[in-house]
Amino acid sequence: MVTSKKPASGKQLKILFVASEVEGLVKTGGLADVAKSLPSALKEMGHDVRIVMPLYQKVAGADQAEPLLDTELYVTSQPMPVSYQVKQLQSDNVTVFAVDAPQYFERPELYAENNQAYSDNGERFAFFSAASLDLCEKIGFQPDIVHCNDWHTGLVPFLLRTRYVNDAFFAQTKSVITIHNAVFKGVFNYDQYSLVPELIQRRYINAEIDPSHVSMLKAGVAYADKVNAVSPNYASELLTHLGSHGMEADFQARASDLYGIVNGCDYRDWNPETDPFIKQSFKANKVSLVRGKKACKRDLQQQVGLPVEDVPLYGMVCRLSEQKGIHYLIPVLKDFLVNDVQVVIVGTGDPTLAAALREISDAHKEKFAFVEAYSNPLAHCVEAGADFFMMPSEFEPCGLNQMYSLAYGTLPIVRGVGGLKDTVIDYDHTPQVATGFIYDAPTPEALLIKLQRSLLLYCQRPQEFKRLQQNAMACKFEWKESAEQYVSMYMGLELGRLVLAPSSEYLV
Ligand SMILES: Nc1ncnc2c1ncn2[C@@H]1O[C@H](COP(=O)(O)OP(=O)(O)O[C@H]2O[C@H](CO)[C@@H](O)[C@H](O)[C@H]2O)[C@@H](O)[C@H]1O
Repeated sequence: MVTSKKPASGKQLKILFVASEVEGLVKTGGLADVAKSLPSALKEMGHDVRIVMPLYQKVAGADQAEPLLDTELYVTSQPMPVSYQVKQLQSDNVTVFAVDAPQYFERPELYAENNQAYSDNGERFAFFSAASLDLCEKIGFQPDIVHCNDWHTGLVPFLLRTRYVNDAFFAQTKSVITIHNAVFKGVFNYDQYSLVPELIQRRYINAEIDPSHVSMLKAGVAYADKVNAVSPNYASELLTHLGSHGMEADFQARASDLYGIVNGCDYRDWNPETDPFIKQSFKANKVSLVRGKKACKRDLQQQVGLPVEDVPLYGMVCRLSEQKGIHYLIPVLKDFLVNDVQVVIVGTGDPTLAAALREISDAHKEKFAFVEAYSNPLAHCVEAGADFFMMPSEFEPCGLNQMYSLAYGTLPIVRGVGGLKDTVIDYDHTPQVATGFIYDAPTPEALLIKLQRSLLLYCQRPQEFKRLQQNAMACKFEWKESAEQYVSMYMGLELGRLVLAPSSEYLV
């Protein structure tokens, strides 16, 4: 554990990293991976980092978490304060402040049950955002940077510009919001914002989407000192009508403060040489690669109930949602299964998409396994045992699985959107340095053509296929490099933050 290293840049920053989930403690998706690895990399660089997250029932180690603070959130206009505790957890080398408010977080899930979002999510995450700042002075952590993530934390920059604008404790504090997925905007009726009366008293048009609803993400984008997307390509897409999920005006208004920083891959967790979940570890050299992948493929086939055969295997691990492009795969999956191939999909989510996949797997048991589960060990086995990994995403802010795939010599087949375009090199475009396959058209047919193309390479040019695997395994997306870019962005905030005066353009 590194605690007292001095940052190379000289100045040690105090960073409060605010996130709704953290891998290792609780995870539903890629945000959690970033919330574990980025703070850890910043800490390794010598910065003083703390994570704040909600203490959900599901958080690993929640029962043993050490109480640090027993307090109340006072809100003018509210007759009763909200009691909460802060408990201490650990994520890697970083201290976590877990906000324990049973009325909001003691529930079986994080955001939704049976595909139904909790009806008070607006109030829950408005509380979390307010508590994240409220606890700082009480605990004595005075951040230089408050780093927010996605809609759940979007009110934090807003509160710094309103509730805390004249608070000496936060006089030097700047805020950043990272956009992991702008399709989720956190839109709620004003009724849900009773803990943020600042929003209600004065209608902030930059946060509103209509006269009765506020978007927490919109608030974060408008009021953070800097905004960044999780890849350069997604940052440029956010400025367009097609790629901004309806928020192009919001992102265009912040264009001069908008950055794109690609996520890293945590090679401590995703490394075929050390992965404890896979049958046989392997390296990039040919002998090790061929033997290791063969053993891992056999193991994967056995785990998911496919015949143990030496055929090309295509994998996919994801939330079942339109974002991930399952609806492009479903119409052509049967056509693809006519070939001598196998396909494994591991995922949970949209019941309609799950039913469609179940139906295909029932009809093609010998070739297609659909595992409707959320399983980290199985995700590792798919990465290790498959030959190709499919990501036909509708949009993809960064994507992590393509990076995991590259690390395991599993060639990604991706649509050229968002971070997928920034991290995969297409075989048909630049064969010499290629690491996978990219196609553009958002259609099942375009996906099928690329799947057939990859199959031809595998069957007809096995040496070329191995060369691509080795290219892929040589790719490195180190978190250290991404963290350095984040620090440059933070450092660019040295010159005082914008003060939100009542006469400012942000007000009606
Ligand atoms: N059924 C299952 N079983 C086991 N593991 C599963 C699983 N389903 C998903 N996962 C895991 O969850 C993570 C998903 O990460 P992604 O980056 O692909 O997507 P997500 O859309 O959640 O994240 C958003 O935020 C991240 C982080 O910035 C961006 O990369 C991304 O583009 C954006 O949409 C991976 O670690 C994956 O292995």
